[in-house]
Amino acid sequence: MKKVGFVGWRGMVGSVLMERMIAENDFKGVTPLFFTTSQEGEKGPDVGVETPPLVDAHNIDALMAMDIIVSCQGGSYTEAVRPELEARQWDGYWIDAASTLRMDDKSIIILDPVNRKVIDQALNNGVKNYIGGNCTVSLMLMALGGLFENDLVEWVTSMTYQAASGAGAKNMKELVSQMKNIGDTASDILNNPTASALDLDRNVTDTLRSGTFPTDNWGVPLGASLIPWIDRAMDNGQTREEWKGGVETNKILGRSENPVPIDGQCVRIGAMRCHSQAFTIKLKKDVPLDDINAMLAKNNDWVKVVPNIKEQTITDLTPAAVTGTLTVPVGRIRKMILGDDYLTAFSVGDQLLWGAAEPLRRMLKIIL
Ligand SMILES: NC(=O)C1=CN([C@@H]2O[C@H](COP(=O)(O)OP(=O)(O)OC[C@H]3O[C@@H](n4cnc5c(N)ncnc54)[C@H](OP(=O)(O)O)[C@@H]3O)[C@@H](O)[C@H]2O)C=CC1
Ligand SMILES: N[C@@H](CC(=O)OP(=O)(O)O)C(=O)O
Repeated sequence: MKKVGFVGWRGMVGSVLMERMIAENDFKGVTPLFFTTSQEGEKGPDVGVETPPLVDAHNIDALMAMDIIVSCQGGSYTEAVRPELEARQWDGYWIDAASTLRMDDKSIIILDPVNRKVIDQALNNGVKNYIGGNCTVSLMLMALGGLFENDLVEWVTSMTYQAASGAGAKNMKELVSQMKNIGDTASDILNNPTASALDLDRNVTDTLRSGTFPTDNWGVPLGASLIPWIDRAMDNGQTREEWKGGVETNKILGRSENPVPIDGQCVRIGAMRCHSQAFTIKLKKDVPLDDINAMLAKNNDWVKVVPNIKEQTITDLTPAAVTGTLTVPVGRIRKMILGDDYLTAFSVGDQLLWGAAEPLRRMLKIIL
């Protein structure tokens, strides 16, 4: 059995990966070894098979003994360790959630329901680095794969509504603390039947602007507000999250020659772990809506076309409905008044599942 080293297994992405691997019985097919940057010698996670105590994740000799390493530890770890392994001619497979190596020529961005051919070709060509894509990009492709597969997309804008989990565990906790703070401070007004909505609004606004509102991690209020900036600035005015939308999508699709222009605005909202996106899609030609729905629905086993009617939209096309599932609903699909070759759609997806852990889990299975 192949020896597989797991680094970053107790972080948020790593924990979701462990849950999925246990649910799919994946540990039966490998000899796992768990690494740590902080808990050497302690007991590893309970994954249903016996494992040795945790090994130092900077122990290069121990890493060298692995056939495959799966890292959810983060970019700094990748930057520190991957070059050392390469320098010592380790020829195992490196599967990684961090963005560090995504655009590297010697790496493939993995999303096998969409780019299995690209992955298979890379395996045949001896490529060793397989990197999970940006969550927003992977979720867009899971939703709109049918349009790309049929080469119908001239360009896309994606306006995102991104969950707190994308910024990490501390930020998720702070969002809920912010919500609690708002609720606690407003409780007298909420419980007073004679108080008006404007009284409530004044109270909430005062809370958001007070010096005691918890903002250590976000820097500003997210609960009862939003943040129209994700990741750092690029020179051209985009944020890095917006830049990834174009470059990573085209790399996943293997379209370096003839890239599809993709751009938009990425916005953080107060959802917990589902990213949502509103698309404007310029089609290469006018295609009937029924054909578009059929193409989208049959692209992969997880996309679900939601009819453009209120009842199903508000029950099925929301973070509340999708969180914790692998389903990627896409709805609000219609032609725009801009013209019959302009399509709009809205999708939702769990950013820790298809957006992070699931492509890594599936890549491990492909290699095995
Ligand atoms: N969050 C996201 O949405 C996405 C993240 N990624 C990438 O995945 C990587 C990891 O992200 P994420 O999982 O959010 O990172 P986390 O911060 O949750 O975990 C990273 C590491 O922090 C250490 N750690 C320290 N304290 C704790 C604690 N109390 N609980 C758990 N772990 C702790 C663990 O390492 P140790 O056991 O060695 O101490 C853990 O592996 C990043 O590169 C990120 O870019 C990719 C796609 C989406
Ligand atoms: N940037 C994403 C999360 C993330 O980790 O992305 P990346 O893997 O591309 O760094 C978000 O904030 O929602």
